[in-house]
Amino acid sequence: MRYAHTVDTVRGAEGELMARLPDGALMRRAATGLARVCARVLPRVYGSRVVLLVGGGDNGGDALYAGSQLASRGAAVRALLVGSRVHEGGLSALRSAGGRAVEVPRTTEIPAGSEAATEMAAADLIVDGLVGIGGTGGLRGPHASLAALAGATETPTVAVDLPSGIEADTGAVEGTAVRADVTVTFGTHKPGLLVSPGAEHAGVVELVDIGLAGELPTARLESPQAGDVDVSLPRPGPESTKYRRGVLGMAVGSDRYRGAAVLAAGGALRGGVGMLRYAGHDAVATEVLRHWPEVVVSVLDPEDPLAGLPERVDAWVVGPGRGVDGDAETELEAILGSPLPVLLDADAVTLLGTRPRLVRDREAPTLLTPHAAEMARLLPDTSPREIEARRLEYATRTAEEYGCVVLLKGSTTVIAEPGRPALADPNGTSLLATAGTGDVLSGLVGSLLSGGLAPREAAMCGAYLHGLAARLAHDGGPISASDLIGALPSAIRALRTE
Ligand SMILES: NC(=O)C1=CN([C@@H]2O[C@H](COP(=O)(O)OP(=O)(O)OC[C@H]3O[C@@H](n4cnc5c(N)ncnc54)[C@H](O)[C@@H]3O)[C@@H](O)[C@H]2O)[C@@H](O)CC1
Ligand SMILES: Nc1ncnc2c1ncn2[C@@H]1O[C@H](COP(=O)(O)OP(=O)(O)O)[C@@H](O)[C@H]1O
Ligand SMILES: [K+]
Repeated sequence: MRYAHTVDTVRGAEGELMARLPDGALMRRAATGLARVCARVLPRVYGSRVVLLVGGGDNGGDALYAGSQLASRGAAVRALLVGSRVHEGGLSALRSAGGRAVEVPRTTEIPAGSEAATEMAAADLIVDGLVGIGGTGGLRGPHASLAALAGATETPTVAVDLPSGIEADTGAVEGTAVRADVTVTFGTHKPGLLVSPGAEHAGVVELVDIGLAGELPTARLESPQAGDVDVSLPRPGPESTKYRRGVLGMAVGSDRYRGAAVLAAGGALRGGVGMLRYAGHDAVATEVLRHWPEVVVSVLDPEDPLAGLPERVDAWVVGPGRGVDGDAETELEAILGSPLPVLLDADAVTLLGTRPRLVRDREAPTLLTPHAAEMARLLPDTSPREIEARRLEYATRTAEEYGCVVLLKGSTTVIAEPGRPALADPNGTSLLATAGTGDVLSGLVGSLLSGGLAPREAAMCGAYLHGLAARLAHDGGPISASDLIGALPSAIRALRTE
């Protein structure tokens, strides 16, 4: 697991630690770790050209001290100072080691042809020490200007603690932000490094241990790794039977949207369900059977659809392609009335927007898996764009307002449960941005729910395997939702070698 803590928590923990250490010890640890990573990014340190972007806070201080270490190993280091002040200790260390520093005009836009821009383009490395966890709002003035100019170069960029311009606690990016190839973060990850759009600015994230671990409370956000999924994933044992492995009920697809049912069934079957009981009208049920003869099908009577719903199941998946008409609503109500774990996706989420009590009053485990537009129907004062800009915040808010677990789909899949650290899936890939992959996810996560996992863990394992399967299915060209189903067994197998 990777753990991420908020700015307030990091500051509190740093305060505790600093009280026991000599002055400047933490910054020395941070800068040494930073310099070590910079040295790895450079083809060789001696003779290389390094430009430091230095803001007025301790983030700039880290950059200056790291720059001084590179300068003493023979790099030509030049610091561009943009703050209204500068970390004096860092500046004199840089100068003593032979580095140079120039002040960038603070009030004007820095032009593309300026000396600063030319130096950045010609450098072997840019170190972004504009702002760290002390940043507030979007980058302003010369900071924004330098970040944009750095982004226009091909020069490899290492961000100090976090790419300047991303919001540490959320990953939101308001305006210009540095795009780093590597981010060297100190003590613990920051949520914004793990959640898009911030995550896309961070590149490869390297954690430098500054001795903070013992001071840190529970994380705000966790990011599962292969081993976390591997230990949580239910696997058949000697005493397994199809019933013990878990029976999943599926109320998915319709005569109009038959593919949704076929894809969700595929996700459940390749996800390791013990038995899949599918319920639907004749035409869609026939289609499911044609693709997957191992499914046990209940054909629903259009006159009395509730009568045909299977009873002996361990969990339910409801919604994808099911429709939002009166029958779909009655069915959803009946399924939510059971004491079983239920996953609501797509149309079921839309229906919930007008009947929130169906989930708010429910005690049994409930998991919602909306994309941003579906989530916006659950939060009437919000737009999909706002949700995508602040995924962690809105996933958390939805989970709290509805009193259940929420998996928000999209560029970074975020899973939230009231009172627990949120989870950010590390495996997201835009290969998944194709119709039907969400249906596969609902079946896959449903199979894990029926296998006994709690919704948060089922969502975590499902999202991870989903992204991994997409990567494994990819051989250079696009992939389809059907390819994803085919790659799920390899993804499960690959967990042990990841
Ligand atoms: N506190 C500690 O013990 C440690 C802190 N460290 C470093 O210290 C950093 C935090 O330092 P600070 O608290 O000084 O804060 P920062 O250096 O992150 O930012 C503060 C400075 O940025 C300016 N600023 C803030 N938002 C801005 C914006 N949107 N546009 C332009 N300028 C903006 C402020 O006016 C101020 O000058 C960490 O990110 C980390 O790099 C490390 O050295 C490890 C130890
Ligand atoms: N840009 C993206 N980057 C990463 N994953 C994405 C992206 N766009 C979509 N996805 C993933 O693809 C799946 C799409 O699901 P969904 O929107 O429900 O589609 P559908 O209803 O067509 O199946 C989700 O798992 C989502 O997280
Ligand atoms: K930075």
